[in-house]
Amino acid sequence: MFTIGPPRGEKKTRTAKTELNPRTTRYEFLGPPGALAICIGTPAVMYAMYFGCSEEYGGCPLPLNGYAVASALTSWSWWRALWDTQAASLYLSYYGFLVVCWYVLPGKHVQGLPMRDGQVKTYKVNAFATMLVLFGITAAVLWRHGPDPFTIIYEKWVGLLTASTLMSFALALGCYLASFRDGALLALGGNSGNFIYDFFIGRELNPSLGSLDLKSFNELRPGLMLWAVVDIAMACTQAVRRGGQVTDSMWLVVLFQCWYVADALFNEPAVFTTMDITSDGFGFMLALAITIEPFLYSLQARYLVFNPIELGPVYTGLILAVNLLGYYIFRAANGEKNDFRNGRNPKNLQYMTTESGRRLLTSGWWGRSRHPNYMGDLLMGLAWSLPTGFNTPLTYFYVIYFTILLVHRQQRDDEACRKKYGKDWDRYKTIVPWRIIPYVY
Ligand SMILES: NC(=O)C1=CN([C@@H]2O[C@H](COP(=O)(O)OP(=O)(O)OC[C@H]3O[C@@H](n4cnc5c(N)ncnc54)[C@H](OP(=O)(O)O)[C@@H]3O)[C@@H](O)[C@H]2O)C=CC1
Ligand SMILES: CC(C)=CCC[C@@H](C)[C@H]1CC=C2C3=C(CC[C@@]21C)[C@@]1(C)CC[C@H](O)C(C)(C)[C@@H]1CC3
Repeated sequence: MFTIGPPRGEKKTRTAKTELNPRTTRYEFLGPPGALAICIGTPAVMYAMYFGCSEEYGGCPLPLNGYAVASALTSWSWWRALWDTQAASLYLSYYGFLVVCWYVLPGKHVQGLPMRDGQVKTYKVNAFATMLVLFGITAAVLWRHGPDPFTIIYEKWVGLLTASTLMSFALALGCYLASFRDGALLALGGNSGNFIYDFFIGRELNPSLGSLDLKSFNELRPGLMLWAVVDIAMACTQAVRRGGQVTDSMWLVVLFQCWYVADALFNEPAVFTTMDITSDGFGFMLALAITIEPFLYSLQARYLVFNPIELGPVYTGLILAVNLLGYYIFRAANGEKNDFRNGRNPKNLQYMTTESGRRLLTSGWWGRSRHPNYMGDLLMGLAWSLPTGFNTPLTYFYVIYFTILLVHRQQRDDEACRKKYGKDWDRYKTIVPWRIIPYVY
């Protein structure tokens, strides 16, 4: 008798493989066309934010001149100017330095959540130590040579942006290709079989090089740390132009954002339980973090280089208050959940027990809305834009983009929790009806 198909043993292996790595049947982000649009659109937005808001190209915002844009896009010399070998070498050295720091600096080893194949990943926690070394080097250069060497970041912005974008692309493509090896655990949402979609969402769940976990490394380190360094460099550039003076608005932006970065790196283990790490793959979407964070999130600081603004004590105080309130909500909410998920309940908060045995907080910050931490994050985002005044909407880009990102993220999380908790989640939603901001959304 003949059978059609692979030999018996092979069939078993194939079944086991598809059981562990089932095909993705539902698309997010409007499927492959949406993924392609974001893959092209995000880098395009980052360049547009530079060319549209830059003293060299006529201020901020640059009046849209369709003819000028078309002639730039069709000229080879314009494309050629996006590449800068010196900037690329600088960027690569920075990235290499972070990998070396991860390797040589001591750090606790922390276990992540169990994955669906039962394995548990171990992460080396030394992001904060790496930041201290980087800030130490920055302080030493400032001390020895003053602010002048840092102006290179402002001057070589486009070259650095290109180098970082290519790095994001290379990381995502490398991980996509490596995900076809035997034994790779794929992300449930990134195995559709469509190249564009899987490349964007991330096909492999936790790609690593030896014991270096590429996803958490890239989500936290190269982007966030460079963001802080870029901000400091913008303050230095302003100081060089103004005879050593830095405006109060620049101080605010740099302090707020460096604090946010330091906080994220200090709380490194908290990232191992976010949906990016536990359920999303590592694709172009997350790899873009290494570029978005330093080159898009720092727009306000770059704007203040060529539009120095003095706020005075009243506005400075008000903006400081908005940021502090945002930070307080962000930290208190994340702290309550982290404590609770680690078996502690120091504030004696109320909770409900679900059929799965897992519990959900129903009082404290998590009783006010289903994502109180997003509300705090958004308030901080607003405080980072306010120091730029109201001369241009472009410096408010971060708040708008971030609102869209968090609303979408809240919807994805809601769906995931509905799957996890079933009708208990609906019950939780009747107890806590607001999604992010109580009485608003
Ligand atoms: N600056 C930036 O660009 C960005 C910042 N962020 C920030 O990252 C942080 C992490 O965000 P994110 O991972 O999206 O989500 P959250 O930290 O909000 O975590 C969501 C998870 O919390 C658990 N949870 C939900 N409700 C409750 C409850 N009532 N009690 C206990 N646990 C609950 C659920 O997981 P389970 O039940 O399985 O534990 C749910 O999946 C946020 O502070 C956000 O602001 C996020 C995106 C971008
Ligand atoms: C569509 C598209 C291209 C999306 C890219 C989104 C990413 C830039 C963000 C997704 C989740 C993020 C988080 C942080 C930064 C931005 C990205 C990568 C984060 C590291 C910022 C600092 C916080 O304290 C955090 C650690 C909680 C946070 C985690 C999520």
